[in-house]
Amino acid sequence: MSALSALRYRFNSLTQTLTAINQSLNPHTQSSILVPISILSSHYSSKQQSNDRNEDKNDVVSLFNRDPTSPPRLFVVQPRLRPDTFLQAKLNEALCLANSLEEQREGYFETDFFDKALPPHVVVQNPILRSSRARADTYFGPGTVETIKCHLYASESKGEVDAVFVNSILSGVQQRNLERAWGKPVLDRVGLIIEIFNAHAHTKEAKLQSELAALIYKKSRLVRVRGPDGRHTFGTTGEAEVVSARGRGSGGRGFISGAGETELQLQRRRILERRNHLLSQIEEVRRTRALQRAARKRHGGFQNKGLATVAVVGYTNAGKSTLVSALSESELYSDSRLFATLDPRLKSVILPSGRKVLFSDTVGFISDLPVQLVEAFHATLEEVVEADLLVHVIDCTAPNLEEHRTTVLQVLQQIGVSEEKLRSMIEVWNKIDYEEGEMGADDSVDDGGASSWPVDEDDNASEVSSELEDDRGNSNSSLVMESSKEDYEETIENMQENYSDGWLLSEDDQEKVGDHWLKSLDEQRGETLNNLGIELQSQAAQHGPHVKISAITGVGLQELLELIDEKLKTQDETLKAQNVVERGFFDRKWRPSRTDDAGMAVEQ
Ligand SMILES: Nc1nc2c(ncn2[C@@H]2O[C@H](COP(=O)(O)OP(=O)(O)OP(=O)(O)O)[C@@H](O)[C@H]2O)c(=O)[nH]1
Ligand SMILES: [Mg+2]
Repeated sequence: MSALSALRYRFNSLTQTLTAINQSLNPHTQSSILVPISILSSHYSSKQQSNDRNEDKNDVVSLFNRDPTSPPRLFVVQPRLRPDTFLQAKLNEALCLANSLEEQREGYFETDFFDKALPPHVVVQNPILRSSRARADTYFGPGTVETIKCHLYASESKGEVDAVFVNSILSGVQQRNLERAWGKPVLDRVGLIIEIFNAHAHTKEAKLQSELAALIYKKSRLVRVRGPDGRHTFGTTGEAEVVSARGRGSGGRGFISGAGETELQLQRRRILERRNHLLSQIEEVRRTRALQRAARKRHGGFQNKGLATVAVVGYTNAGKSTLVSALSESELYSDSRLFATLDPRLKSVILPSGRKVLFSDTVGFISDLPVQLVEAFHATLEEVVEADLLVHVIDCTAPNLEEHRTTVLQVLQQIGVSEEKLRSMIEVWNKIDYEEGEMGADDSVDDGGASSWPVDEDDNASEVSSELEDDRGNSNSSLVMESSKEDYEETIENMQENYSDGWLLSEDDQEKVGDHWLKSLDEQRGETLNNLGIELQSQAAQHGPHVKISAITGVGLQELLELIDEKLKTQDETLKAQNVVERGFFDRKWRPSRTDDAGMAVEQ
C-alpha cells in the first residue's frame, strides 16, 4: 500500500504539469529533429550535438540524432507484465527513464523533475507472455506494431514525439525494422540508459566511460541486412555498401585485398580506433584512482591504519547521494532523475567512536543494467570493489523492492565484490518518511488495483489507466483485443518463470546477454556468489532491514553510524587476528628446525 501511494504521489506531481510542458515545446526545434535516423545508420555523427562537447565526441556519443539543447520527447511503449503491480512499477520506471534523458545546462537541469509532464505512453501485448518468444524481425507481432503506430501518430499530431522508447531489449534488426515501421528513431532500454549516462556525464571520467559504453553498444548494433532491392544495405536509409579506398590493393589479404573497405568495416574500424583511444585514457583514470586509494590506505585514519572507505551502493534513485550528504553535512548533487550521480564522490564522516571514515557515493544500478556500462564503468566501480564496507540503500517505497535488492546484489557479484564483503554489507531502508507521512494520508490506494494508478488529467496518460481496467474486464480497446484468453489464465507463478531478473528478454536475447556475461565473468566464482546472493536474500527476508532511515528527515542516521562503527571495529579485530595467525604460520614455515640444522651440519 505504501509503495503504491508513493507512486501515486510522484506521478500526480508529474502529470499536473503535462499541459505546461507541452505548451513549452518549440515546433521549430521539433521539426528539425523528427527525422528518423537509426542508431544503425552510418550517419551516426550528430551535427546538432551540444557545443559543450568537443567535435570529436560529437561524432560518436548520441545514439540518435537529437537536439541536446532541449530534452527529447519520447513515446514510451511498455510491454505488458504481470502482476499489475509489477507492470505499474516497470511502467513507472520507464516513464522516469524517459523523463531523465536531459542534458544539464551550466550544472543544472532546466526543469524540476516533478514539474515535468508524463511522457505519452502505451501498454501493449507482450510477445513473450503470449508465445514465450518475440518475433525475430519486429519483436512485437504485426497487430501490436500497427496499434503502436496509431497511438504514436495520435501523440504526434499533438506535436509530442521525437523518438520511441520500447522498454525492453531489442536486437539491432528488430530496432531497425521498428524504426522503418514507425518512421521514428527507436531506443530500447539499453540504448536509453546509455543515452542518459551520456547526457548526465559532465566530469571527464564519466564522459569517457559513458562514451565507451555507447561505442560498445553501437558496435554490437552494426548489422548488415538485405535491402528491398536484394542488395546488402547498411543503415536505415538503405545505402549500398560503400567502399573506402583503405585496403585497396595494399596490405590486405585474400578477398579483402583490393576490394577496399565496406561501410560496415569502415564503421567498425572507426569505432575500434575511438575505443582504443578511450580505453587508454580510462586506464589513466584507473591508475590515478588506484594511487589515490593506496595513499588513503597509508595515511591518516584510525590509529594510523589508514582511512576506511564505506561505499554507498543501491538502485538508482534510492537516495544514496542524499544519505551521504546528510551524514557528511555536505551538499552532493541529488535529483529525482535516474542516474543523477555518475562519478564516485568521497566525503569524510566522523563516526560515534570518533573514527574518521570516507563515504563514497557512486553510480546507481538498475535492472538490466547494460553490460556495456558495467564494462565501461570499471574504473568507477572499482571504488565499490575496494571499499572496506558496503552500505546498500534501498528505497522502501519501491513496489518492486525485492527486485531492486536482487539487481543490486547481482551487479555487486558481477563486478567482483568479495563474498565476505557481501556478507558484512549493511542494508538500509531509506525514505521511511513516505510511510509515515504521505502513505497514511490516502486510503484510496488500498484497493491494490487499477485505481491505485495515478489519475491523469492528460489523455495520453489516462490511456494506460483504462487499459489496466480493461485488462480485468471486457474492453473494446484494440490493445486488449490482442490478448488471448489463455493470457489471463496464466498464473503469476508461471509468468515468473518467464521473467529474467524481473525483466523480459526474448530467448535469443537471453542467450546473447548470457554469453556476454559469461565472457566477462569468472564462471565458478559466479556460481558460488549466486548461491550467496540467494542466501543473502533469504537472510534479509527473514531478518528485515538492518536499519530504517530517512535521509531527508535524519531519522535512523545515528543508528546507522553506530552500526558502521561496530562493523568496522569487528573487521579490524578479525584482520588483527588473521595477521597474528599468519605471522605464526610464516615463522614456523621459514625458521629451520633444530633437527634440520643438525642434518645440514652433518651434510656439510
Ligand atoms: N521522501 C524522501 N525522499 C528522499 C529521501 N532520500 C532521498 N529522497 C529523494 O529521492 C530522490 C533521489 O535521491 P538521490 O539522493 O539523488 O538518489 P540516488 O540514489 O543518489 O540516485 P542516483 O544518483 O540517480 O542513482 C531525490 O528526489 C531525493 O530528494 C528520503 O529519505 N525521503
Ligand atoms: Mg546519486
